[in-house]
Amino acid sequence: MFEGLTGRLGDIFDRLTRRGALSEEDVGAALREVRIALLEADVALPVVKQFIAGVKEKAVGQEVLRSITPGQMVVKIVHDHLVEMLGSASEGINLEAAAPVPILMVGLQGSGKTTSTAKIALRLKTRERKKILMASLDTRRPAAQEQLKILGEQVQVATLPIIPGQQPVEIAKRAMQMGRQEGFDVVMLDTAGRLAIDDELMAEVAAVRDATKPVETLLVVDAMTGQDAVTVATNFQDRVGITGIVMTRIDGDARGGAALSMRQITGKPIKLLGVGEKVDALEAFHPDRIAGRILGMGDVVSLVEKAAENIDKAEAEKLAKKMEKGTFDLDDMANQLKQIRKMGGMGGMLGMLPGIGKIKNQLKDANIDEGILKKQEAIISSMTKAERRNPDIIKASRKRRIALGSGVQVQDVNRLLKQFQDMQTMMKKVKKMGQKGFMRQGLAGLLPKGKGFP
Ligand SMILES: Nc1nc2c(ncn2[C@@H]2O[C@H](COP(=O)(O)OP(=O)(O)OP(=O)(O)O)[C@@H](O)[C@H]2O)c(=O)[nH]1
Repeated sequence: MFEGLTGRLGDIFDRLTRRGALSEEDVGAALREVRIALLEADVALPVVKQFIAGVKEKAVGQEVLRSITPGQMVVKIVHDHLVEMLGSASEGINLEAAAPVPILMVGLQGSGKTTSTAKIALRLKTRERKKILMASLDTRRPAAQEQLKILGEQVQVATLPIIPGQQPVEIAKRAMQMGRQEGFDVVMLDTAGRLAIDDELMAEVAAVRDATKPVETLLVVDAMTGQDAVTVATNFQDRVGITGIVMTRIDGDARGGAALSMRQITGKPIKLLGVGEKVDALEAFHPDRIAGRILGMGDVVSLVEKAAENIDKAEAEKLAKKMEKGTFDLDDMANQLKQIRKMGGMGGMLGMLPGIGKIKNQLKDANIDEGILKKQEAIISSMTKAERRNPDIIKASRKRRIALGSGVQVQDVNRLLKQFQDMQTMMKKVKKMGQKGFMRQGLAGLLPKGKGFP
């Protein structure tokens, strides 16, 4: 559903993340484009305005972590704001009440109400081991009650026996009674829909609500109807009161704006998403995952989070000093290896960057993976303290012992010592050039030319 928006935002952030340093103007220009992208995705204007203002406020004057670019930081801020707009935490169905817990399903005709009722029943049955009773209160559309009965058979969930001629409130009461008598945990009440909102529909739903006191009143809306879905939700919220939203047909090509505006405008959470016609095509709504999907930035966001979590600033400072003094030893190297492993290894770290798939495969070929990192750590820990400080003293017989002790081949030990030597040579260079000079030249050497680094 979010493809269009994802593509637009991807382009904007691609340009942004390639810059080494960002001015307020850069952020401003990028946010103007984000604003257009959101509007084109059919997000309601007041929501867009509030969103942009919030991001701007956070982005200006934000401290940028050492290991990431300002552009990546902005992506993270936009992401966090999206999550906030979508409702922060994922909210499940509330079953906190004495059994049988009544759940009222409401919405317009054709929104996917009946299908969603069966989907939710199946989910509660299999995931929460609940005993569910479903009842159709739709006395207007011929065969509506029959449709629920067939779905019930399909998902193997009980349905209330149909008594022709009975009215919605009576059916609801009968369902609750059967629920109590036969020990059901949950009673799902599928109300009738209309083509549009009308007073009669609202009065009927309100009467059922008053007769059953539902713990959840879930509004089913069709994502394909865009901003209309938000209007429908506002209406139901004002006139009957809802506790959550089930958005269906997100497997279609809706532009996503409705999902983005829903929480902000109605104040009610989207709880579930319908992702297809099959009875198991239902997903929990996770704001963080949806935001990630919308931004489609590989996973710049978790890269930033991991960088913040794992890179200990003080540790980095200490290491830099050691580099300058030339006292970097194998213990320090082991620490470095651990840091890399904590971030999910080279593969994990690189996999989080957009467009890095190809390079990752090359690295795999070059055998830089987590196994190697672990092996190297094991080799170092098989050495004595004196050896770790000065590996020059390690003779051939000790190398064999170390290899044996860490379960590797002698050539692995040799490779590690060679790497260490290379690092020391690099340190000497750093010392000579001064750290800043090295950083500049080192990065320039690593990065493809003309990518906007200063
Ligand atoms: N692709 C897709 N189709 C869905 C989804 N949810 C429901 N449908 C389909 O939408 C159609 C209408 O669904 P119903 O459950 O009958 O709709 P309703 O809201 O109960 O309609 P009324 O009973 O007339 O009020 C059916 O063909 C469903 O299979 C979904 O998430 N994705």
